[in-house]
Amino acid sequence: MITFHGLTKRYGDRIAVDGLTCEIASGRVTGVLGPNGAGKSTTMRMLLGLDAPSAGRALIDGRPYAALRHPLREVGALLDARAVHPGLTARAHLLALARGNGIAARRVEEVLETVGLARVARRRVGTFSLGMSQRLGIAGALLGDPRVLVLDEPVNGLDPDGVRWIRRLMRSLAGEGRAVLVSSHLMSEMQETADHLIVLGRGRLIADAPLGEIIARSTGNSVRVRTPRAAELVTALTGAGMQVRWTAPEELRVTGAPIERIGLLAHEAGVPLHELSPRTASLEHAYLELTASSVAYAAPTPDTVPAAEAWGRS
Ligand SMILES: Nc1ncnc2c1ncn2[C@@H]1O[C@H](COP(=O)(O)OP(=O)(O)OP(=O)(O)O)[C@@H](O)[C@H]1O
Repeated sequence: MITFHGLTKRYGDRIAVDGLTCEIASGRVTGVLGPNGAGKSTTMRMLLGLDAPSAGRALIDGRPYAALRHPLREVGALLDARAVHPGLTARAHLLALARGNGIAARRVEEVLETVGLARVARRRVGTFSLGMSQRLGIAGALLGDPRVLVLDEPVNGLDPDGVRWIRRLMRSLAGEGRAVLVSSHLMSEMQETADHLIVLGRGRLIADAPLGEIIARSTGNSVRVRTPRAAELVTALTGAGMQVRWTAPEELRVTGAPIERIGLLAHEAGVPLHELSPRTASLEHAYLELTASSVAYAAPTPDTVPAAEAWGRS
């Protein structure tokens, strides 16, 4: 398990991580999300002893990274896949890591198989594609068979096959009871992979909840209703305080009420229904709502630029 207690990092007068307190449980994949500059990488770096906190603590199974005797056996990390000496072969790189952490050499062959690099184990890392480097980084993270895994943007550079592979790998690592902490800007990928999410904005914790709960809280959830007597139903639904939008002549999108209530009101109004179906919000929708006020580097969009400026008049 990973624990953050009031974790804080200041760079001069800028606060990169601001009093972060939360737990990353074993046995599940926890996604860490947040806009650029939210503090995700800084949090991971402090957890891995690469940066010292200004205040607070980041603990792996109750101990700071610096107190771990054989760190690779306790926590495996993928931060920067390209941070490997380009002149080394994949096998030599992993063997050096294994030796430094008291790990048997045969484990190197196992992880090379696991990540699909066994056939290129003798090639120099400098000739690897980004996707191959990511796989090598994951091999290094798995080397010590650790209980905790920290993966920063692991799907970066992977082709669709590789993305599916890493998704399955993370799910199976969590299934074995390990804590898997993963960051990604790909919302669709997170929606497929994560059980739980922590969302950061300007260094602060905005949300810490199961994926399903974060999506359920979104205003993007709605109910699609098809009926030949839509106008009558609109009157009944808006009269009950629901928000209703026409999406086609005989089709409505209703928000602000559970599906059962909509069905009941239609029944009471004597309106026949041809369809009544829930439409679940995407994680992207829920995420954009959560972080709307925390985006540090937003480009102006036509909605945020005053109309006169957008057309070059002042
Ligand atoms: N070494 C550093 N010196 C000064 N400021 C830093 C340093 N490292 C990070 N920061 C600042 O801390 C803040 C958080 O950065 P961090 O890289 O942790 O964000 P992030 O959530 O990982 O962003 P991204 O999604 O862009 O990777 C940013 O404002 C960044 O500019």
